[in-house]
Amino acid sequence: MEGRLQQATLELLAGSDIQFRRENRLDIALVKNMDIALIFLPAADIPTFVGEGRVDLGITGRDQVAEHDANLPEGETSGVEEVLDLGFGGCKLQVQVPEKGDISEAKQLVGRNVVTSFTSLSNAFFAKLEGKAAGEKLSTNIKFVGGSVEAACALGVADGIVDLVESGETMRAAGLKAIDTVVESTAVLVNPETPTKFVLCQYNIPRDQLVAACKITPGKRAPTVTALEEENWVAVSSMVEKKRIATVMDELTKVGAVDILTLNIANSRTN
Ligand SMILES: Nc1ncnc2c1ncn2[C@@H]1O[C@H](COP(=O)(O)OP(=O)(O)OP(=O)(O)O)[C@@H](O)[C@H]1O
Ligand SMILES: O=P(O)(O)OC[C@H]1O[C@H](OP(=O)(O)OP(=O)(O)O)[C@H](O)[C@@H]1O
Repeated sequence: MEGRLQQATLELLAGSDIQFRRENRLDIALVKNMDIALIFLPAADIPTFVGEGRVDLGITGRDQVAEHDANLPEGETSGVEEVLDLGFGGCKLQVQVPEKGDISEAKQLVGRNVVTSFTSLSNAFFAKLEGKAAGEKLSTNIKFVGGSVEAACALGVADGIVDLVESGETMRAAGLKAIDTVVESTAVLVNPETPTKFVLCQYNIPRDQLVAACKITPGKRAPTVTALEEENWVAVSSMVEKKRIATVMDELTKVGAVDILTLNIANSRTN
């Protein structure tokens, strides 16, 4: 967070006794009284950083999480999960049109020009109105602008816009009215969707290769080794970091492991 959400977020951190000093122009601040680092990022980038698991917790608007999700290829999950509604930063992403114009319903914008900073959500919204599947070409022309979206209608660039409304002042000053809501938003605390960084790796291996295999899969504490009903063979199960699993499987194969399986861990309490 940087702008709109910044003040309330700083108050939240102060109220949680998270003490830090942010140097001018630096995006990272080390917390003095806890073993954590704070990273200040644009609200729109937070779902990406948290989703990649590079940042453990993030504060951003629900609208930003939704925009990020709407941009993902079908079937792919965002990797971001809402943990808590923080209550502040309330606003609505709304479809707006000139107050004096002839448009009163969002479906009248189908096939016309729409300007927004939230292209993915707008695409999904109009795809639904047009009865199109995700990824199918729309007849509505949705264009991205980074700011001052509200000026687009007066400038003749758009027949309607999709933009955030908080007090409604900007919208009214631009001679616009809201005719539909795409997303209602507040600031949310998000974390990576899969808190578990590990998968369980299981394989069978000749006993004389066990030492070599255990070096590859040492586990969090130690691997579990069970005897097989076949002489000189053992079964091993061990936690492996997800991002290492492909390399680990290759290395295990090289030392003679067979029947290598990886299992997702649905939940865990390991501390
Ligand atoms: N009036 C508003 N205008 C824009 N965003 C608002 C408004 N009210 C609440 N918000 C929320 O704030 C979020 C934007 O947060 P913020 O302004 O901190 O963004 P930023 O990109 O980090 O900052 P900046 O734009 O200053 O770099 C929006 O996605 C929305 O959830
Ligand atoms: O309903 P309101 O309380 O008036 O707030 C909404 C306005 O605030 C935001 O713009 P911002 O001021 O961040 O500037 P921008 O137009 O350059 O994005 C948003 O895009 C709206 O234009």
